[in-house]
Amino acid sequence: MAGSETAGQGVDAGETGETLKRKNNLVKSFGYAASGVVQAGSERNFKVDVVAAVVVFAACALLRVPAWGWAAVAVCVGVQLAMETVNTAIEAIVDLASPEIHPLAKRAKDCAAGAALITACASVIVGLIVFVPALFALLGA
Ligand SMILES: Nc1ncnc2c1ncn2[C@@H]1O[C@H](COP(=O)(O)OP(=O)(O)OP(=O)(O)O)[C@@H](O)[C@H]1O
Repeated sequence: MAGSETAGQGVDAGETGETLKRKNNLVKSFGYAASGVVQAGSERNFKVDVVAAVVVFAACALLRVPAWGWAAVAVCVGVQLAMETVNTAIEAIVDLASPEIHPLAKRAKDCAAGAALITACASVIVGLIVFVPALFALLGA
């Protein structure tokens, strides 16, 4: 019953059962989300992106990229990993809905992959804007 579970150890006396339930749901939903990232992380493209992220962050440190450059790179890495995760989700939905060959299944998977390609291309442009001046600055110093 809501309200009767508030006397447990380590539980704030003001918390109702409903509040605790919401907290548990929040913890659980973070767990499911983390599990989703781990599942997407087993995909080849996600692993390639993680390696690329490590390389570009190392380059940021080596080339003494300014704070705005680190921020731009961090946004690109986050967007790309999120895109790979969404792509993995769409692939799973398509495989569930259409295990057989279908033009719409092809369209959905190709478009999902295309979205990840677009963000990857944008990341390359951002990388050029961040790293080319940083490289010249370092060589000129
Ligand atoms: N059910 C289907 N019907 C029609 N075409 C499909 C179907 N499943 C996959 N395809 C085609 O095969 C391509 C590869 O699909 P697949 O499921 O192997 O993804 P993938 O390229 O392995 O993705 P990733 O490399 O990100 O894991 C799709 O982009 C699509 O063109």
